[in-house]
Amino acid sequence: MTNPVAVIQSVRLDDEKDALILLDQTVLPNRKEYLELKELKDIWDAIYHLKVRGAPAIGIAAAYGVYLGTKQSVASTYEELLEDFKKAKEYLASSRPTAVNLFWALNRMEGRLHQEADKSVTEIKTALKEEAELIRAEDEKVCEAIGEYALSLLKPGMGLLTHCNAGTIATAKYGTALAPIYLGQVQGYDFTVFADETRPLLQGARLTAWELKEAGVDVTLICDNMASIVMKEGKVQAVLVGCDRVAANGDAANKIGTSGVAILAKHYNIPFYVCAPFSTVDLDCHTGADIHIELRPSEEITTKWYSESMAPEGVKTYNPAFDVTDHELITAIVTENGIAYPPFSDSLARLSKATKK
Ligand SMILES: CSC[C@H]1O[C@H](OP(=O)(O)O)[C@H](O)[C@@H]1O
Repeated sequence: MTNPVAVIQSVRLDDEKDALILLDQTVLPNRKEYLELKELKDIWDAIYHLKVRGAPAIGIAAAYGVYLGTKQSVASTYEELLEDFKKAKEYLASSRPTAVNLFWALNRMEGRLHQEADKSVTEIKTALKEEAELIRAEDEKVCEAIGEYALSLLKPGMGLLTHCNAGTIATAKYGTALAPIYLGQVQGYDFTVFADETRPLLQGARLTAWELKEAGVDVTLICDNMASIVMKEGKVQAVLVGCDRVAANGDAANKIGTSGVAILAKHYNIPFYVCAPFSTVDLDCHTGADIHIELRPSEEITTKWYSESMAPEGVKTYNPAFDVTDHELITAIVTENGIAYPPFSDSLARLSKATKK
């Protein structure tokens, strides 16, 4: 029996309404509200403002979005439809730069369009819907497989630390870093989880703590600056994180603060596991230095969560949304095709051969 939280669908298509249905992640945990988005600009806005977030969920939303954008086309030929598709694709691709799933999903949708070039416009639109549904359905299976492989690295009763949210709402279902926790829960693993709040957008406090508490998992919310003490006090035996882009050498981009957690884990000799679907592995990216890190608005640091600014008026801020954890700090990268161990350039290449991109 799967925990009902683990199977929440945060992104889905309502084709009859020509709409993308999103669980609005910006109002959790206080309100559970769904958005019905029909226009590309609203879908772009939802991705940029993290109403839908998490690399796989962003990819799925973009796949549905580019389908809906193309469905509206009045093109009568493949060439005209391709033009309209490309406009929608380029627009959605401009929403956020770091999570490779956004681009992977859009490129996969374009690949399907080209495959159907000899079909009618109506048949091509149907094929695009089919491909977007495939991307979502595959992600469910991928996340479940990641959960099984990750669970094989853990022991009942372990203390785990998470950073940000790589839970069910960041994916089609189950999550990546939280997938082993959900699978373990129904197998009696009784994990205790310490969830970093993850400033500035508090995905850990607002989303991971919410998911796990709702699921009946033993979760303790901590500030980001408390990760060291829970490790030092022996409360944590493994760290589980998601990711947004893994380079060919195993350097992994994830929510800002992740690399600091990895350094602490190394210091305390605690295994640090990155949970990554292959849709998040970018073998064209040689090292972490090649990963574009998104910079976000100052207000997310200074005023977003406070009744008045918590910083002096006009103070400079620096708000990178991600950082890159050096591959030497990573114990293993858990994928749907197996567990990659150092040297990651070899193990990721080997495991990627088992998956169709
Ligand atoms: C399962 S991918 C989750 C990944 O995405 C998050 O970034 P954001 O909240 O900005 O979309 C974070 O890096 C998570 O680890």
